[in-house]
Amino acid sequence: MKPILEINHVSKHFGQFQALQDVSFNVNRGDIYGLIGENGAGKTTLMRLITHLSPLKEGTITLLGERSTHYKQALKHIGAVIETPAAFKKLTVRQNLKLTAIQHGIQDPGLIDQTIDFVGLSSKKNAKAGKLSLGQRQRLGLGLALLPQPDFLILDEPINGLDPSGIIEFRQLLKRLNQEHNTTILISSHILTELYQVSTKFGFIYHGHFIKEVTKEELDKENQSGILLDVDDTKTTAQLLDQNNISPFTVLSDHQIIIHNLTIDTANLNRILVMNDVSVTNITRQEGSLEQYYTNLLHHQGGHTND
Ligand SMILES: Nc1ncnc2c1ncn2[C@@H]1O[C@H](COP(=O)(O)OP(=O)(O)OP(=O)(O)O)[C@@H](O)[C@H]1O
Repeated sequence: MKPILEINHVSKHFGQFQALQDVSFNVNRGDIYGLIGENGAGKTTLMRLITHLSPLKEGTITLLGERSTHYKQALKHIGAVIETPAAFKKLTVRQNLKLTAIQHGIQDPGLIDQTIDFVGLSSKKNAKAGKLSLGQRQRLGLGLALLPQPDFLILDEPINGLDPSGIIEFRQLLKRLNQEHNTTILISSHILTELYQVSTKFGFIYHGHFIKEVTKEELDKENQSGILLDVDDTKTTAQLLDQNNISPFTVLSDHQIIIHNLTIDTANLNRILVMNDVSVTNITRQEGSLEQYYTNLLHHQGGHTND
């Protein structure tokens, strides 16, 4: 299947300053793609080019099969929250959504209240947008972007301003959108622990260069994260893992195996091993961090982290 977004050799100059340099990557349908970079790396610039908020002069961007210079339908199928959410301050939450519904020709009035509910603003639906807190404005921005039920959602720093429970809710909301509505998401955030928890793939931008892309699985593997087993017999353990379709795993030594999958039911795994006379001295969850990965990556670029 063709990628939902294709970015090829994109550069962007602001006068003499080059904000993006020959950036190329794709976002596939179904991905939650985390875009990572320090302040000023070029993330917002790129999102503005994708959504036509800024003109593209160097390179090509193809969104939903349409070249960005000739968008006809593509923009109707995307939702974006870039920089400040675009709500009218004097209108209430509900009126703002109603206006967006009219602009998009949305007939179903139930969808407005469903969306308000979905982003957790039911108690504020009659409040003026200008009177909302920062976190509530972020939720409203997301609601406005979600109302047309987009195939592709572009979110620039959406978690900024959310309180801890808001962050957890937001994470669940993105996962639901992705899993239940098959919405593809491109998201930037400085809160890497959060980005790690939602994203399926990560792209790293450094000083306008796209320096690396990894899937979550590759990242976990490189970080050696997974379920670490200390056993007396790795050969039998490996056979049992194969027989029980538990994968992928790596034999680290005569007594250690790591399974690169943190979703394994460890109690069941322990039962399987013990029933087959493997002596298990330890089962540990070893979680790699995106921060650590990012810091190492920047170290190799000779840079530093601001995040
Ligand atoms: N309109 C503009 N005119 C001149 N320079 C600009 C303009 N917009 C962005 N830049 C510069 O381009 C670079 C990339 O900015 P951008 O906002 O894309 O970074 P970012 O990765 O989103 O950073 P942050 O994480 O701080 O939001 C920065 O150095 C910024 O100062």
